[in-house]
Parts: sequence; C-alpha cells; structure tokens
Amino acid sequence: MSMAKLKVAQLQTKVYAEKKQTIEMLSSYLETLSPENVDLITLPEMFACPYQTSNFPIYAEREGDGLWQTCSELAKQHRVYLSAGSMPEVDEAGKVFNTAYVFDREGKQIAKHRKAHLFDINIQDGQHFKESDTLASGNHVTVFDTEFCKMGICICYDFRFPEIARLMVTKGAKIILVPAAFNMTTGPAHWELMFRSRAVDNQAYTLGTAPARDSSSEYISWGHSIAVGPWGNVIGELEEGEGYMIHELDLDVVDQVRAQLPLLHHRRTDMYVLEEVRK
Ligand SMILES: NC(=O)CCC(=O)C(=O)O
Repeated sequence: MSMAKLKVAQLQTKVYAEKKQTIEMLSSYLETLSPENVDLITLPEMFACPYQTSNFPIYAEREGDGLWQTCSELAKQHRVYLSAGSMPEVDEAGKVFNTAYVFDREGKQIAKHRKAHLFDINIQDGQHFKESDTLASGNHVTVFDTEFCKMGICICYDFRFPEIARLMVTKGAKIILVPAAFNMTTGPAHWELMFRSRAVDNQAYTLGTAPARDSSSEYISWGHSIAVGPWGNVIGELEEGEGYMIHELDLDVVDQVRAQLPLLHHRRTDMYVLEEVRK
C-alpha cells in the first residue's frame, strides 16, 4: 500500500563556481533539515554550475563521479529521497547533457532524466540563450517509483511542452518535479502560469525548484521556487533570495480531484492519441 502523505523541502540555493563550496552548502542544508524529517529534498537546475553554455563542458562529469557520489551519499546519510536538481553530464562519446538524477533513501539512483528540449531562445530586448551550443538532448519521458507514488521529472524548458507532463501522468505520476531556472524576461510572464497550468490540466502536484537570484551573474535566475496542488492552487512560492520551503503533499487530494472532476477519464482517446516514441 502506498503512503498518502509526504513532506517535501525545496531548496532555492546559491550557485557557486566551486563545487567544494556547493557540497559544503548542501551538507549544511541537509543537517539543518534533519530535525524536520522531510521525505524528499529537491534542488535547482544546474545547482553546481553557473548557468552559461561555456561552463557545461567544463563542469560536466560522468554518471557516478564526484558530485553524483556526494548526492548519493547525502541521500543515504539523511535517509531521504534527493532530487539532485540537474548537473552537466558527459557520456562516453563526449556528448554533454543537462541531467537530473534522483536518489532514494539508500542513496541508490532511481531516476535519470536528460533534458529533452534544449533552451534555445532569442527574445527581442530580452533573454537570449542557446543550450544547443554545448549540450545534446535526451530522448525520454522520465517517471519513477517511490514508496509514496509514481513521480515524473523533467528539466525547466521541458515543462513548457504539455505533452511531457501528460505522458508522465498517463504513466502514473502524481507529482512532477522540475528543477528549473527561469529568467528575468520569462519568469514574471510565464513561471507561475506554467506550473499552475500543468497542475490543473494533469491534476497533479507540480514542484519547480530554482536557483536563488544573483544579479551579478551572466544569466539571472527568476528564483520563485513553487509548489502547486492538483487543483491548480499555489501551495507555496519563494521570492528571489536564497532559502527553502517545506510542504506536506497529500496524495489523497490527487485522487479526490481526479475522481470529482474526471478530466483524465474524459479524454477522447478515440479522437486523438498521444504516445511516447521510444528511440
Ligand atoms: N533553463 C531553462 O530551460 C530556462 C527556461 C526558461 O527560462 C523559459 O522561459 O522557458
């Protein structure tokens, strides 16, 4: 039987140029959170690599290497599920990905998602960015099992594509984790709207975890880590500074919303279909 409630801490952390500093910060946060008995901790997109395309190959590590190892050990030490945001990953062929790992309470990797939609945008008088200058894309929708429920995970720009969230939910996800880093152009316009839209359409919890804002960095994060319930209600939202928030997510609410307003059941799959193409 799955458990109906879980306690989640979303950490809106600073991004340091030195991995050593990031690791010290993470250890200290996990110590601080220890008395809270949280079940799941979530970190931001590229939490240990200043978000610049030129940095991704420099900071990239193989799966199982230093930062991965640290995250696995921290999860095990604190007996907590850890969504280790995302980090640049290099594969055996030298391709670099924006990759999210999730560890269970034993420190075992239970999910790996490579960002599938690369953030290549060019907004007039606003944000420009081209992840594809140095990153390759992943090809999969990612869901994983926990003792609470199935969850899905995707990374930032991935979440703009409603198909991804819908596929996670048709695969059984009740909670969607999104390590992310919106910016000062798209953040105020779309961040909250996107998390609420995906939540209300899919009747799932959506959790966006972003880095704290550093106005001196090349890419300025909007911050505003957010948690939205299956009714589309904002449960909590940070501002731009460093910090964390803790929530209890009640999975019975997902079942209640889905039973009372049976959107997923009312889909006209005889009229339209959505399916993942496995490569
Ligand atoms: N890191 C990202 O994918 C940023 C996405 C973003 O800011 C957006 O507006 O989408």
